[in-house]
Order: sequence, then structure tokens, then C-alpha cells
Amino acid sequence: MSKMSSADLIGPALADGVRKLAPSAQLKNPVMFVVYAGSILTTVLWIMALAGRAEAPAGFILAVAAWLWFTVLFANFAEALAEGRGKQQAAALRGLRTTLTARVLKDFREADAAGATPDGWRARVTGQSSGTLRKGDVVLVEAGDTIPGDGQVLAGVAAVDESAITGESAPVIRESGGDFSSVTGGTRVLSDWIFVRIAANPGESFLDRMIAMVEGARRQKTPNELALTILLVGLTVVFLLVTVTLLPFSIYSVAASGAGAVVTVTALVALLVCLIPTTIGGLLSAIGVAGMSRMMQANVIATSGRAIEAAGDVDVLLLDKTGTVTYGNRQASAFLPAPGVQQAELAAAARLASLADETPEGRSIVALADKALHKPAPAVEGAGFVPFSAHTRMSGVDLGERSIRKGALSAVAAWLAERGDELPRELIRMADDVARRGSTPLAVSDGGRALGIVELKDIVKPGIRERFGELRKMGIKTVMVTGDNRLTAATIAAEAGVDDFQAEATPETKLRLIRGCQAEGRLVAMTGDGTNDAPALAQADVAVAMNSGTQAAREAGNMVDLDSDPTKLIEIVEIGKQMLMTRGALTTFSVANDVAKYFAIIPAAFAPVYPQLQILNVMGLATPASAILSAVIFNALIIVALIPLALKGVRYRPLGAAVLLRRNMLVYGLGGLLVPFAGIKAVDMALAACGWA
Ligand SMILES: Nc1ncnc2c1ncn2[C@@H]1O[C@H](COP(=O)(O)OP(=O)(O)OP(=O)(O)O)[C@@H](O)[C@H]1O
Ligand SMILES: [K+]
Ligand SMILES: [Mg+2]
Repeated sequence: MSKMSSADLIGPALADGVRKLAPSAQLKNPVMFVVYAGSILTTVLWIMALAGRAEAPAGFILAVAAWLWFTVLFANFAEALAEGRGKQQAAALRGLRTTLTARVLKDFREADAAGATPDGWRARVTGQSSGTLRKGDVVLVEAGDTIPGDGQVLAGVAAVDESAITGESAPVIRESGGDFSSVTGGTRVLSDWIFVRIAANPGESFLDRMIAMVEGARRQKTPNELALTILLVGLTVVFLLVTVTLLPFSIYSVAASGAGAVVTVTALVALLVCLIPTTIGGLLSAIGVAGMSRMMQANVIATSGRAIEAAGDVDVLLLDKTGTVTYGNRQASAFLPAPGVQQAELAAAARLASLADETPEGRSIVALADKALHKPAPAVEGAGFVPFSAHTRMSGVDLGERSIRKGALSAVAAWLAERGDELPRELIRMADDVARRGSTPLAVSDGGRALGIVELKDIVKPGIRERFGELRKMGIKTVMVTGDNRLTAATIAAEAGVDDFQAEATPETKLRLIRGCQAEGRLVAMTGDGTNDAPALAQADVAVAMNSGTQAAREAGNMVDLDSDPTKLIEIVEIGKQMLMTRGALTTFSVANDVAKYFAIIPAAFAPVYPQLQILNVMGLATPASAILSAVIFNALIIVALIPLALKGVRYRPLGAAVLLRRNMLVYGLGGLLVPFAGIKAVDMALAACGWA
């Protein structure tokens, strides 16, 4: 996605900040609403002062009122600035959502997909506006065409330019079957053709959801944000009560002693605003929006703020082996015949069992056999193909009486056992050797006769070991889950440096594993791309679907990685942690901050009533009026000063939680305590220098 400079965002954010002065917008933020009400009240007091009913000098009231308005505006500006990036991205995405004429195949059925080519269909397509395409419609898309909607490739292979959505200029291959069959509306086919079954109704496309997300239209307060808001509101109510009751106290005290002056409403409003947690109240929403924006810059679209927050708290990461830890382009690399079997016989049988197998594994077996046998496969008639499933971990073909199967050793062994046969010992030994190399062995059996092993090679991604090391430092446990056998899994696990692994997993195992971790109170993250992964993705707290994955996976997840990089999860966790830490740090700062303002304002506001309070004037501020004004000005400026931190986030280092907490308490707690003393004193001196006091 395109990056834009922050400077371009400032202008529109200033305008938006003024727009957000509307009461309806202010009501959403209870803490800032109190400041907003205070601004209105002091403005009224100023007008009354001009009209001759002054409770304090008109200039003083005006200055307080003006700075209260600035406080509200600064908070609005922070939020608008955070939202700005999303708005620009949404506008860019909108440009992609053009209406075009889709070529719909009216009577296309699942069965037609097998031998479909565009030639016969071209004459039979009907033009239809892409905006009216519904789930289930089948369209033909050829080189040069823009894909009219989200869907699954039913037949064909094409190079697709997805740069409009992912920003990645290299074209990607999309093909039927397997985990690379999803296409996104608005992307362009560069070569060849595909038949696509549309998977989304109008208005529900991936692009629509992305636009809604980046615009923040559906941004809701997360549970943590809500809890924090409740705490902040609680603090605000307490301070409101304290401040309001100060007025009758002062009236009574003046009446009883017959000396001094009643505290002014302007001073009380200033006191209230300084005491309530305006720093975090003004920046809270910006912090959340900025987190989402940082995700977008990492090319991740989160469908909820809650998911980002959960990402910051994750303690277990489930990854699949194939395609995540390894490149996943598992290719047949050798036919290893059982003793007494010719290699050609094994290759021919394996090919027969793979002719209709659209998985990358199946296709690579056909390719390798074609090479080994020097001739293409004979035509087969009346064959009943048995497709691969992650449950059976096997695929094959039935030709009359003859049944050929290929699959995981345990699966083929079980299939043989049903017919009273078993895998030869020698074959199992061969398979173990293959597995120890980190490859996947597939057993091939023709009826009761085990013919040998097909070796599927896969490669561990370089650099993945280091990334798992980083996760360990963050206190996150990595678990590799795979449908593969124990030996292969153990080899790959050791090579990749994961903390734990689970082999021979079915989709149910993954689901059970996640539920088990969650029952122990852990937050689980996982990545996935296959339809098989959908249930587990739906269960995980942080579920990152690959953009290249199936529609089912993309719908089940709560984040989509446009780069389809499974290791992106590491970055996602960092962004989540950074957001939580930023919120914590600024909350600490905000509350600590109030102490200094208390010492500035209390003696000043009540000096006329209780002159003894002057001993609290530890900062030696010039006059009561300048003390109050200095505190209010500092209170407003600190929001502006912290906007960059709120947007960029507190820097995250992979340290233990306790160390981080201690460090943050020291920096933001102590800093929050001390900074205002210096800041308020500086403002007071500046005011005095300007002749204000
Ligand atoms: N096309 C196929 N035909 C027959 N058997 C297959 C085929 N593809 C995979 N297998 C076998 O089924 C097993 C399970 O495959 P599955 O795709 O569920 O898991 P995986 O890809 O090995 O692991 P992961 O869960 O990490 O992706 C494989 O280990 C392999 O033994
Ligand atoms: K405050
Ligand atoms: Mg798989």
C-alpha cells in the first residue's frame, strides 16, 4: 500500500479537528466532554464579565477559556491525524472498486470445471455489471481483464497482478484446487484464463470490508479500551464532585470569617480540567487508530481493534509446517520402489493415482512420473478418483476392481489393514529415512501390494529460526502443527527451532489444541490459508489468514495478511504489544501528571480564602492567576507534545513483561510526576516575562 508523508496529513487533520467540535462527536469521549463543557462555561463567564458581571478579570477568564478550547482542539487533532492515513488509503481503495462488465457463464456446473477451456464458453457468456454479481455466479476472466469480484478459481491457471491491493509488483499464480485458489475483485489477470466462482454478494467483498475497516467506520471500542474508559470516567466523576463541593465550602468559610474572597468558578473549572486525566483521555482514541494504521503499513488488514489488542497479549503461536515453516511448495523428488518392484511400475501407479489430484503434491507427482517414464499418461476411462482430504490423508483412484492409493504411511497402512494386508517392514524403514531428511514420504499401494515411496521435498525457510528466537524472548511459545508424520515433523521442528510440535494432526486436532490452550487461560494466535484451517482460525484469538488463501480461511480469520507471509505474525504481535504499551505508558504519565498541577492550582485558587495554603506553592509561581493559567496551558500543550509518541508508539524491545513494566513505571511514572513541575514553572516564567502577571 502506498506510503504518504505525515506532513500531508496535518492540513486535513486540522480541519477535521475543528469539525469534531460538534457535540455529537464530543459525547463519545466522556473525559474530553468535561473539558468541552468547561470551555463553554468559561466562555459564558467571559461574556458575562464583558457585560459587567465579572467574577474575575475578563482577561483572565478569556485566557482560561481560550486554552480550554485549545485542549479540546488538540485532542481532536490527535484523533484526526491518526485517522488521516486510513482515510487516504480508503480513497485509494475506492478507486479500485470500479464497475465493469463481467462475463457470466449462466449454466456452468461444478462438473463442467474438469475439462473446461474458454473456447467453448466464450460464445455462451452474458455480459453483466460486476456490481450485480452474486455469490455462486461463475465468470470467465482472461488475460488483460480485471477480476470482477472475489471468488475461487474453478478451473484454469493464471498470473494475476495483485499490486493494486498488496502493493507487491510481482504477479502471483492463481489456480484451482489447493490453497492458492482465491482471487480478489479489482486485481488483474495478466496471462491465460480462469473460471471464477464469485464468493461474495454486492457490498460484502473483501475490498468493501477493507474500505470499511480503514475508514474506521466499524471501529468499536475494544474491551480493554472500554475498561480504561470506565476507569477514566470514574476518576473524572470523583474530581468533579470534589471540585463542585469546594464552592460551597469556600462560600461558607468566607461568610464565617467575614474575610477573603469566594473562589471563582473559572478557577474551579481550571482545577477540574487539570485534575481529570485529559492527557490519556485526549490521546486514547488516537492510540487505537494508530495501532490499526501501523498494521495497515505492515500490509495487514485487521477486521477488529480487538484482534490487534489480543495480538499484544498472545502467548502461544500455532503455525503449520507446510507453507509456513517451510516453503510449502512440496515437490515429488524421487520414486523409491519397494524391494522387487520396478521403479517404472511405482511411477506409473503413482501417476494414475494423481491424475485428478489438483494439489501441488499431486501435480508434481504427475510431472516427475512423466519425466521418469518418458511418455504421457494413457487415457483412463471409468475411473473413480478419490480426492485428497486432510482427514483421510490419502488420495487415489478406483479403476474397476483395481484400487490405487497414495498417502501418509499411517493412512495407507490403515487402508491396507482393512483388506487384511500390511506395509512391508522394508518400506517403513525407507519411509523413515525419507522423513529423517525432513521430506514427506507418501506410500503407494496398488490393491494389497505396496509398491514403494514417493519422496516429497520441502525446504525450511531461511531466517525462520532467528524469528522464533525473537518470539521466545518475547515470552511467546511456538508450536508447529502438521498433518505430516512424527519423524518428518521432528526433523523440521528441530531445524526450524520451534518450541514444540504436533504431528499427524487433523483439522480437529488443531481446533482441540487451540481450545486446550485457551482453557489454560492463554491467548492463541495462528496463521492459516487452507479451507481446513477455517475452524481453527475461527477459534483462535488472533487469526491471520493469508490473502492468497481460500475464501473460507479469509472469512474465518480476524486479520488478513496481504503479503501472505506467515511469519508476519511476529510483526503483528510486535505492533499489538506496542499499542498496549503505549496506552499503558501514557495512562501512567497522565495520572502522575496531575500531582504537579494540584500543587500549582490549589494554593493559587484558594489563596484568597485560605492564605495558609501559600506553603503549598512549592513552585513559587508568580501570582494566583498566572499559576492557574500556567497549569491549564501546560495541560493543553502536553497533549500536543505527546501526539508523536501516541501515533508512533512506545518502542518495543523483546524483554520480559516484568522488566518492561518496571522500566515504563520509571520513565512514564516518574517522568509524569516531574515533567509538569518544570513545565508549569517554565510557562509561569514565560507569562511573567510577557508582563502577564
Ligand atoms: N495430494 C496428496 N495425496 C495423498 N496424500 C497426501 C497428499 N498431500 C498430502 N498428503 C499426505 O497427507 C498428509 C497430511 O497433509 P496435510 O496437508 O493435512 O498436512 P501437511 O500439509 O503435511 O501439514 P500442514 O498442516 O503443516 O500443512 C501429508 O503429510 C501427506 O502424508
Ligand atoms: K489533566
Ligand atoms: Mg497442508
